[in-house]
Amino acid sequence: MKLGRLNHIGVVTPSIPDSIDHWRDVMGATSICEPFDLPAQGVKVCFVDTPADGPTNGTQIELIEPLGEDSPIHGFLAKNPLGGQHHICFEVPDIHSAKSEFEAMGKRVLGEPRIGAHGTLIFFVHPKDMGGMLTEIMETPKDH
Ligand SMILES: CC[C@H](C(=O)O)C(=O)SCCNC(=O)CCNC(=O)[C@H](O)C(C)(C)COP(=O)(O)OP(=O)(O)OC[C@H]1O[C@@H](n2cnc3c(N)ncnc32)[C@H](O)[C@@H]1OP(=O)(O)O
Ligand SMILES: [Co+2]
Repeated sequence: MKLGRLNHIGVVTPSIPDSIDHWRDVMGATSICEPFDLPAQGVKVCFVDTPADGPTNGTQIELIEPLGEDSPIHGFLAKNPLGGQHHICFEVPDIHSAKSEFEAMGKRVLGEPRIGAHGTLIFFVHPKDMGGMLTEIMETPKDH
């Protein structure tokens, strides 16, 4: 595996509007996208961009709120009513070879690669196999 770009940090929230107020008024975020629904993934999503200057060349806070009864983040919110850090997402050049690499290392890949919030294929690796950190792997968007 070759560590790729940190694409985003996933942050669960009970209320995207309240979190937008926080990231704008407390944290000074200036680039906050329109929230959008991802019914196939059971979440409402809102991207908060971090500044693009400097060595980190910008990353994102991915605000996610449960959408629908079967949302995969209901359990997390039940345990953490205020929400909080949920996952971390790294980019890879090829999602299928990355999946094979994690499986070869005995890590539990959760489901098949599917289209994520950035419009490219993603998968998750179980937090218990990743030092307690739910890890999302995302294929680098072609326009990057
Ligand atoms: C895809 C759209 C968007 C994008 O970027 O493109 C997103 O990122 S959407 C993000 C939301 N979707 C997902 O998270 C899908 C993958 N997640 C899952 O399949 C589940 O959340 C899972 C399996 C990680 C956890 O399932 P569940 O919430 O039902 O909890 P369990 O009690 O089964 O969890 C077992 C064990 O893991 C601990 N846990 C759960 N969530 C996390 C977490 N986010 N970080 C760290 N640890 C986590 C949980 O506390 C349990 O530990 P235990 O010691 O056994 O109590
Ligand atoms: Co994500």
